[in-house]
Amino acid sequence: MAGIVSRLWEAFSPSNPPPKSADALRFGILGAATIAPLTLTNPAKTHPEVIVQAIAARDRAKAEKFAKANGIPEVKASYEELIDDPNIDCVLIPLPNALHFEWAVRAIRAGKHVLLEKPAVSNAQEAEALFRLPELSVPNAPVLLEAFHSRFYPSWIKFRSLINPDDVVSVKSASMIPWWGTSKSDIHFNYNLSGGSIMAMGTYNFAALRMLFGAEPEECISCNTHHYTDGEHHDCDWDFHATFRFPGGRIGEASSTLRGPTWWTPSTAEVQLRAVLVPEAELEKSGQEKFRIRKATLHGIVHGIFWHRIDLHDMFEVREKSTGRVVRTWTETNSEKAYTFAEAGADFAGLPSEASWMSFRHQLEQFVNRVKGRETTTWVDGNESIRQMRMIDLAYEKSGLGARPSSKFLGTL
Ligand SMILES: NC(=O)C1=CN([C@@H]2O[C@H](COP(=O)(O)OP(=O)(O)OC[C@H]3O[C@@H](n4cnc5c(N)ncnc54)[C@H](OP(=O)(O)O)[C@@H]3O)[C@@H](O)[C@H]2O)C=CC1
Ligand SMILES: O=C1OC[C@@H](O)[C@H](O)[C@H]1O
Repeated sequence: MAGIVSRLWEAFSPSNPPPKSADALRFGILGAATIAPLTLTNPAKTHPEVIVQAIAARDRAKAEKFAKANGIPEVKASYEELIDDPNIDCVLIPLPNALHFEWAVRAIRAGKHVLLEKPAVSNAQEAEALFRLPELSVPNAPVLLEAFHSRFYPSWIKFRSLINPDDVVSVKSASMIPWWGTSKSDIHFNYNLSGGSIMAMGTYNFAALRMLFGAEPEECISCNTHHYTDGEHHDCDWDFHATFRFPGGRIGEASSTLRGPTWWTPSTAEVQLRAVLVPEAELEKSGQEKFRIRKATLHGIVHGIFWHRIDLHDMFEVREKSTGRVVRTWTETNSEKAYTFAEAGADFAGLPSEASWMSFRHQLEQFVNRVKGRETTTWVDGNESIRQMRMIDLAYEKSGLGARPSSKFLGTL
């Protein structure tokens, strides 16, 4: 508990924030969104190359309040005015999902680098149009990143390094937000803003499946939801349970709820691996072989900084080589963690990180690296974001609710 408190204390109130460098990037934020301090203003405190310069909201008073609370020097009159400001290099777009496409296109066309909240857009059609925008494939094109922060966190990166996708037999991933963490008036439950639990949380579980199988789903076999039927909330799922078939007939299961039990439980990814040969010269001399059948679980796939744990449950079998007969079995269990890359192990030891860096801070590190033309150790490229939206569409189509609607702006391109 003391570890959690000290990590979070330092994350939100860094004791020694670095001075800003002369060539720091100037960011603007479109909308005084709840998530914006977590995604940007807070991690910016410890990034010497990031200045959060401006905010725009639909209501100026709201923008001013947000600016004051978060130490932002400028308030712009509108989203347009912000993206048209030549002094702004990058924008964070934390708008409702249905507005991501339009404002990302507009910002890119205004020459801004874009950090775009997850899920990237409303559906795969929008994703293809956005990530294949001609303006993104010219020399020195703007950088566009779907803010899939959890994928930048050391424990997730370490977890993946322990799993060979070719050996994965099945994956289950679950997440939840307690009932008191959402309200029916949230953007999550507005169909015209592309709401739904699959959009809000399911996307994390879907990414876990895609990445751990190292493949795309061939089919959504089932997707059962509880959803609203009234007014603007219609067809917005507050929970879902979906199964997917991956290449080789392998099955992935994902579930989430935005109206879960009172007690929060960390999101999980549970992977069953096939038996793999563990070479042992001594055993082989006596005509035997050793196999390992691993179940690997990451508890805490979304917000690793709060708490996470990697559990490795290995069942070993010694088999007679000639007959395959099992002559001995035993199990070994082991738990690991990685709040920093140094803790993640030798392969990662050179990567910058602090225990007080949230996933958002890691994401910002790589975003700035990309904008500055430096190497990025972790990235979510546009094709990844397109594939992610395809999986979301598959689930919504199977559920009967239908993929989230495209923005009218798509028709104007
Ligand atoms: N990375 C993460 O962990 C998280 C990501 N998200 C993502 O971030 C985005 C924003 O989520 P969140 O901060 O929770 O949402 P909020 O409702 O708090 O913020 C959304 C912002 O969008 C603006 N907005 C513009 N048009 C509308 C409209 N028609 N209706 C409502 N709001 C509008 C509002 O800005 P204005 O101030 O101009 O009125 C508002 O501040 C979503 O895409 C969500 O999926 C959300 C939570 C966590
Ligand atoms: O991305 C998210 O992660 C955390 C949740 O609280 C939020 O609602 C969701 O959109």
